[in-house]
Amino acid sequence: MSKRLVLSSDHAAIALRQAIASHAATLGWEVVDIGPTTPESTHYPLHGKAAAERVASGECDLGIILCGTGQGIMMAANKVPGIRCGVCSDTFSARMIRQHNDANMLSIGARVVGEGLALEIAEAFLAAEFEGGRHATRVAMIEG
Ligand SMILES: O=C[C@H](O)[C@H](O)[C@H](O)COP(=O)(O)O
Repeated sequence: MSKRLVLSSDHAAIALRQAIASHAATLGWEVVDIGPTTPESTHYPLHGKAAAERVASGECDLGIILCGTGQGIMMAANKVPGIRCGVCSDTFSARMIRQHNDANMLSIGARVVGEGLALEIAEAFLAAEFEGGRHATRVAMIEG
């Protein structure tokens, strides 16, 4: 059974979000793209929270969210209990937030990285698995 990935963004990242959605689908992910689809200016906290709630509820396994820098939408997502979201601009970090931090969401800045790198970042995140062990102890400490 394929795993389900939720995607969302603000207006700054629509094209890149759609490119990541297509790429994730080719990797075998069931993609739930919750928009927006039109270019009007919107508010990243709304979209970060909406995507995070899909992950926190268990409806989706992982999430990828985007805004101009990736920072604001990450902050909004991390306010939802159970969400661990990091901003990544490199593939090493994208892999490590899964392996060591059990991140369930990735945030990317569409005004920071180009499409080619963003697709590799997304792919690194989606391919990695949490390693558990000593990292599980530390992740539990984050959750309080
Ligand atoms: O962290 C916030 C994001 O980078 C937003 O995408 C950004 O602030 C939107 O800016 P603007 O309204 O100037 O497009």
